[in-house]
Amino acid sequence: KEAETQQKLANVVVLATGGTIAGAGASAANSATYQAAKVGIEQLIAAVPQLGQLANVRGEQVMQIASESITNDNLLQLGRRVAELADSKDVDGIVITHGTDTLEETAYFLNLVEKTDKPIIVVGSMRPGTAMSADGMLNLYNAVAVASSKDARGKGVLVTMNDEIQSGRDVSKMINIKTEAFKSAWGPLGMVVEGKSYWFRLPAKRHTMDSEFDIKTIESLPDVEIAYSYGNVSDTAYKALAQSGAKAIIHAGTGNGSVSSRVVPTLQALRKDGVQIIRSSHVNAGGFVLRNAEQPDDKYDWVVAHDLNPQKARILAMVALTKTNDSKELQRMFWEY
Ligand SMILES: NC(=O)C[C@H](N)C(=O)O
Repeated sequence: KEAETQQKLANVVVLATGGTIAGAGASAANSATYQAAKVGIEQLIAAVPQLGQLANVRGEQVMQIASESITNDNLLQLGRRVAELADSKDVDGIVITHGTDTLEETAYFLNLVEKTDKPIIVVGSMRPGTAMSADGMLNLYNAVAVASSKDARGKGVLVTMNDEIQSGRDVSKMINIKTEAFKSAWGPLGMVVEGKSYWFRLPAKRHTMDSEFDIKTIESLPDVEIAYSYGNVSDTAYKALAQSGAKAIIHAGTGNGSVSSRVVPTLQALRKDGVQIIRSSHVNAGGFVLRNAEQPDDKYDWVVAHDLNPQKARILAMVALTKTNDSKELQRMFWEY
């Protein structure tokens, strides 16, 4: 009988990368003071025995780091392992445990480059497992539930935090001290409650199977950097980033991706030197940058990131630059993904 149920259950692989979901603090009262990336994947899975009722779950420790330290090489390594597993007949879904600081970047990266319709769920936690009211166990349970559900296929890379199912493209960490930390300007796709998924909407942007990008053909990622804007900003950071070899600079602009008059001539000159200039917005609840609004993008040959925040714009720019250095093509990609 047991063998029979095992056969019926989906096979889910949990790839562990570290983060607070693998964190440990000195006392149960330490919800904010702890060390991330301490606990191994076997222990994380063993802490939630109910996972066995959802799926045949096995774990793999891909890396053990706090996500603020993720590099482009880490992204490629993880992306390649996800692709190998997705190609395997006996894998039905993939969960990635991840720190929350750059979770939105990794989720968006995978959403762009994984050629599979199998569910890929990225999950983290805001409190370490040692804390009172830790959120990692339920988030992981929900991730495995969604990864093993047929309904989650073809919806792009997803994120399960705080009972919500979010699109990996849209979701962003909005606050660092609440368990209700992840939001999307356009709303969650669904909810996961007691191991069951309830869907309300679908992503409209190109992803996974419908993407022109493929992790298998990406050997390395180009250097794309972000410069932050604010009152009295100078052009020092932009110049330094270009000098250090950035192929594109994401302008993390105020408001509508606006650019200070002190910085405009520098960005014009950098573009003439071949650096791509991509205007995004760092407003808190989600930017919305339009071409030729605030700045004459057609005249300067700049690109706009539309609703992508600066860190997500960096991900798309890196992936896009592996295919083209044409600013019109880049702009097309920024509308489509
Ligand atoms: N909540 C977390 O996971 C934060 C941690 N610094 C990380 O991103 O790894």
